Amino acid sequence: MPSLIEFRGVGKRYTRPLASDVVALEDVSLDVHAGEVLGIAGPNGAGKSTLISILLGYVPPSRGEVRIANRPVREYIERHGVGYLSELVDVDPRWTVRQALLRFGTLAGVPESRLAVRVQEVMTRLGLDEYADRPFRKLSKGNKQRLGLAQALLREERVLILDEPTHGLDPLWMIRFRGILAELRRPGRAILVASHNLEELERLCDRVAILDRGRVTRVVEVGEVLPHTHETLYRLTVARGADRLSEVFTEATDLGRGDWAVSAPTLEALNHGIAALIERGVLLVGVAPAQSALEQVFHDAIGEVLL
Ligand SMILES: Nc1ncnc2c1ncn2[C@@H]1O[C@H](COP(=O)(O)OP(=O)(O)OP(=O)(O)O)[C@@H](O)[C@H]1O
Repeated sequence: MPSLIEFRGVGKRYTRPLASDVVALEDVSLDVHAGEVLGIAGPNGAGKSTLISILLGYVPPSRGEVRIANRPVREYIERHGVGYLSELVDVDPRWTVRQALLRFGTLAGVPESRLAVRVQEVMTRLGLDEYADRPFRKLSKGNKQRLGLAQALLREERVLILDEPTHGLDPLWMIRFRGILAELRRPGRAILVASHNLEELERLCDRVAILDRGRVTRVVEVGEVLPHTHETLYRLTVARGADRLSEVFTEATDLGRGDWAVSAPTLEALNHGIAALIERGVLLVGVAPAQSALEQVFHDAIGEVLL
């Protein structure tokens, strides 16, 4: 697949008066191919926002370069635009949903003859019809996020950048959002999704780049993440006999409320362990992977285990 977005040796150092410099990105090289959805995951302060700001041309890199369709980012964006959902959706509190979208559409260069129709289409797609005349200040967090998504879709750009797209959405809209994203895939379009929600990235993306302290430490092909290739953490919910867990799983960790974390290198080892527990009279309520496959790779990559 050809690259639509290319980061080449990108570094960013913020200089601050009266304080030491902050290196937010270091030697980041990354391609986003036409036709793919690429996720960016990373802990707080990893550099995700800086990466997106450089891609949008808001912030110049200290070194290296970013190109879209083989042009410098500003040149590409001025000519073709990009769809962008920012982490915080904010507009004039008095504007209604429709007014806000009409203004965004005008700014994005949607032809005037198409504008009203296009605004109606994206409102319907994002379930905003019933809120069309409601002022922004009266929208719930989830509706504000849907308005943000609607504006990002107004012009059907080839490059779509979504920063925490499901932030504030209720579970139903999270599921619907997956459908919307699937519809937005095009052979010629590159979609970049930054998120803290690894489970969500695993569902939405083809590949996920893991960013840690300014460096891309891994790029994971989501379909190829094999859940049982190394020590995997499981959550056991125990109704009775928890005091005997450590006889079988020596490093069992109490998570509270009857939940325990145990690790096993293979599914066979897990099942043998569970059989041994049952033989000892332990009564289990549930067994589930404690982390998604991507979460495990993520925590391996940044050297942490979180439950
Ligand atoms: N304008 C700035 N001036 C100085 N330091 C900054 C600036 N913007 C970001 N930083 C620092 O750069 C590093 C990367 O920040 P960035 O916001 O890009 O990370 P992030 O992965 O988006 O974090 P989060 O998940 O918390 O939003 C952090 O140490 C941050 O404090």
